[in-house]
Amino acid sequence: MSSQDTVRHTPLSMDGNPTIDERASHCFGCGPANPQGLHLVFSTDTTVPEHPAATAHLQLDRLHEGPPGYVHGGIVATLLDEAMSKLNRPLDVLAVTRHMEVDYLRPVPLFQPLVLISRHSHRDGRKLFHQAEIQTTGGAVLARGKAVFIRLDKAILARAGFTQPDD
Ligand SMILES: CCCCCCCCCC(=O)SCCNC(=O)CCNC(=O)[C@H](O)C(C)(C)COP(=O)(O)OP(=O)(O)OC[C@H]1O[C@@H](n2cnc3c(N)ncnc32)[C@H](O)[C@@H]1OP(=O)(O)O
Repeated sequence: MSSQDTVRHTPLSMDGNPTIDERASHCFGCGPANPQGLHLVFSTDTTVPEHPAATAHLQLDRLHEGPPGYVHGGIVATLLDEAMSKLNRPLDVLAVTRHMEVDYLRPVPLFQPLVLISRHSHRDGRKLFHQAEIQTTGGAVLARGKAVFIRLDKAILARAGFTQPDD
């Protein structure tokens, strides 16, 4: 393992010509190879193809504590952002968050099962409008997010060093 890996958890494959999936393996939200990540696993529902949804079940501990007994607000935003990002693949686009709003409705408890749900709302050119919620297993909404994702075109991908074409 190189010093870069030790410090940044950067995949060795970044030295070569990595695919986006390889580079995403260390994503803090969902990357299986990030030892400090959240390791979120989503299922997607494309029953309504123009409004795909994504769902993850999770439970956090004191590693992600903000107020005593509750999830840190930055982690709440991370969860919502991650859930919304999972709508891009079912829509067959590569996109990143450009703008996000978070409503912190109730404190999000540690040590309790939570449900993270997102749904695609609509699209306007390269802008994708997504929504997400953190809920209790009983359906109470604890936090809600709305975001604008921007589809990455070939020029942006090339600047970032990605190798997979988007269209
Ligand atoms: C690669 C795949 C891997 C995916 C991993 C997903 C991880 C989870 C999701 C993330 O957290 S991604 C990481 C956080 N996001 C970023 O780091 C993105 C940083 N931003 C950028 O790199 C650039 O802004 C970007 C390349 C996305 C676009 O740059 P541009 O210079 O081309 O556009 P600009 O930023 O000026 O504006 C984009 C559009 O957003 C619009 N916009 C901005 N704020 C808005 C707002 N509040 N509401 C609605 N629209 C808004 C803005 O008007 C504009 O609309 P138009 O396309 O119609 O011109």
